[in-house]
Amino acid sequence: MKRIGLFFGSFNPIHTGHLIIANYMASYTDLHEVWLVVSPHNPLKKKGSLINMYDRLEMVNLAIEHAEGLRSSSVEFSLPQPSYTIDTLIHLQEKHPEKQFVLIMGSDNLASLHKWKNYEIILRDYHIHVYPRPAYPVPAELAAHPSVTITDTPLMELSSTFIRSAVKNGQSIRYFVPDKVLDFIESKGLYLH
Ligand SMILES: Nc1ncnc2c1ncn2[C@@H]1O[C@H](COP(=O)(O)OP(=O)(O)OP(=O)(O)O)[C@@H](O)[C@H]1O
Ligand SMILES: O=C(O)c1ccc[n+]([C@@H]2O[C@H](COP(=O)([O-])O)[C@@H](O)[C@H]2O)c1
Repeated sequence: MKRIGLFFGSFNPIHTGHLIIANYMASYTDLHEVWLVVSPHNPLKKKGSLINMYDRLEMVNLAIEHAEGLRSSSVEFSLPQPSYTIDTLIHLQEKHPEKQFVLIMGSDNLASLHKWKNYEIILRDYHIHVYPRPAYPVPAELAAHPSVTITDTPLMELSSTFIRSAVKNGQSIRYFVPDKVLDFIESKGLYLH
């Protein structure tokens, strides 16, 4: 059975930090593929600076164009919003009964998992690959949970918030995002306001 890692995110925009995680998970773990699932709207975030989902998806596609084992997914575009992960997981499992889906998550998201819709069902029915982020220790009871595997992923402390603010301030974001993503942001004048 093919094991697919689902890396959910707003990707507003995708950056090198995301890509390092996705590629590590696809190449150094038991996962066969990683799908970057673009979420139209995270239920715990305000829409504020969120640009439209099609531009975010396009940037993900540009970023992973030639990457082996990485795919984008727009499955949440046609599901109700905000985007509840459990609903997407159930939808994907029905659509692809031959695949086994595994969640990929940073320890920052794990720390707020108790606020997610039906998080007990997520933990009961799905495996989660967690990469530790320095400022967010993995809660002890979750580290010991049979559904949780802590990975040793190299990290780069970079965020989409930092990138949006740099663009707004006229600062360079070269190397923080792939060149094609940089060209896309510049050509469409994204994140200027
Ligand atoms: N530099 C990074 N290293 C590891 N994980 C990251 C990094 N940046 C984001 N992530 C994780 O990637 C997933 C998707 O992230 P998201 O699209 O929210 O990016 P972000 O940079 O955290 O965005 P924002 O700054 O807008 O909140 C989340 O699980 C988030 O924890
Ligand atoms: O299902 C939930 O209740 C839930 C609560 C918070 C976040 N999520 C999902 O977690 C993913 C990470 O979001 P983000 O904005 O940090 O990239 C994104 O796909 C959200 O839809 C899901």
